[in-house]
Amino acid sequence: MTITIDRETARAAGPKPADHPPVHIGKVGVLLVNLGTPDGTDYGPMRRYLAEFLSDPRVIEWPRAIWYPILYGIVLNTRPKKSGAAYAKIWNRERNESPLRTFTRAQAEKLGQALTDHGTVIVDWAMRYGKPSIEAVTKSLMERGCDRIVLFPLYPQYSATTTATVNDSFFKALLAMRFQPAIRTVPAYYDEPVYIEALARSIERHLATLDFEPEVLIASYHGIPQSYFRRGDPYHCHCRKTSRLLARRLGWEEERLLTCFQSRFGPEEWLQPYTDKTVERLAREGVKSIAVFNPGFVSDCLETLEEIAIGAGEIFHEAGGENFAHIPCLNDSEEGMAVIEELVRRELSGWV
Ligand SMILES: C=CC1=C(C)c2cc3[nH]c(cc4nc(cc5[nH]c(cc1n2)c(C)c5CCC(=O)O)C(CCC(=O)O)=C4C)c(C)c3C=C
Ligand SMILES: [Fe+2]
Ligand SMILES: [Fe+2]
Repeated sequence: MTITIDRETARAAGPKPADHPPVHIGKVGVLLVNLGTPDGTDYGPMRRYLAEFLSDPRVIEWPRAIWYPILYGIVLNTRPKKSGAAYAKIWNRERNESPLRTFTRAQAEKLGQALTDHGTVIVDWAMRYGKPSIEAVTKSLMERGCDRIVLFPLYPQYSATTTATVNDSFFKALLAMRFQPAIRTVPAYYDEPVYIEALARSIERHLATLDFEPEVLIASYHGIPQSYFRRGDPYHCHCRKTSRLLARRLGWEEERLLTCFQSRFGPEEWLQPYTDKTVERLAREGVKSIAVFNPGFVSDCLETLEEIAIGAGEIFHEAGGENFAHIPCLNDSEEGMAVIEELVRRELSGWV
């Protein structure tokens, strides 16, 4: 007779002497991580958030001796007010939190429900900057018995400024642990068929609801400084490839789908063409109808809702454009959850 023992039972702690330290094992954690978010839109929380974000050497690579006097002397005195006002326009007042936090939580909850067939899996979420922190959630997963963790930086395109800093922060939390979990990190998924298909379906679904047909569509990605690209960050290539695959899947000429970069910060030259300048140019050249979407953002956030849906729309209208639409991110939609679920199930293989 063969007796099968499931992994959880096999690895569960057996009887222990009374003075044995507690042992929590047998579960697999899935940790979804997105960029971050302030706790509120007032000066204090905005300053704390921006200070953590902008002192990350993966984000601002300038020598600390040059950057810190600028950060603490200028940026953190002026930016919190400006950014707080921008966040206030898109704040989720019902839950008193940013949309990014609302969507990330919803993604984790839906993924947890989708994975109930794996009784040993616990899904949670964290933010690289702000709360809940990667360190706190990692500790909590381990206290709940996770001795294996799948870490998912929710960025379709790899950049050292996003993916790598999530990994750094996670490994930094592990640095202090005597009993570390085993780790898998989900790689960038800019060319995964499930992701391209999800974007295509979401775009088609939203275009069908418009009362105009856009002459031009813009895929607008967050930018990075040109210098990071020249030093080897593959982000630009990942973005171009996503756009190329998407245009092919949608059956559009590449000229109808423009790839642009938004959210410049500081005096350096960033990846081009810039979204705001392109939107303005199109309107001045007589294009009357456009739609913009943000394939590089897994959830709607400040950069998509305030900068694009509101800001780019205003630029387009002021320059003579007539019809502007912003197509939402995948968020916790059916299409979006299909992407997250497929990539997580792949990384869980052999562990559950
Ligand atoms: C040098 C500065 C920055 C780099 C490099 C950068 C890269 C980068 N960022 C995202 C995604 C997001 N960024 C968001 C906000 C945001 N980004 C910067 C600066 C850099 N980003 C700042 C200062 C801010 C804060 C807001 C502001 O003051 O304007 C957000 C939104 C967060 C939210 O809560 O809504 C996202 C998401 C990517 C993908 C990326 C590189 C590929
Ligand atoms: Fe950013
Ligand atoms: Fe490239």
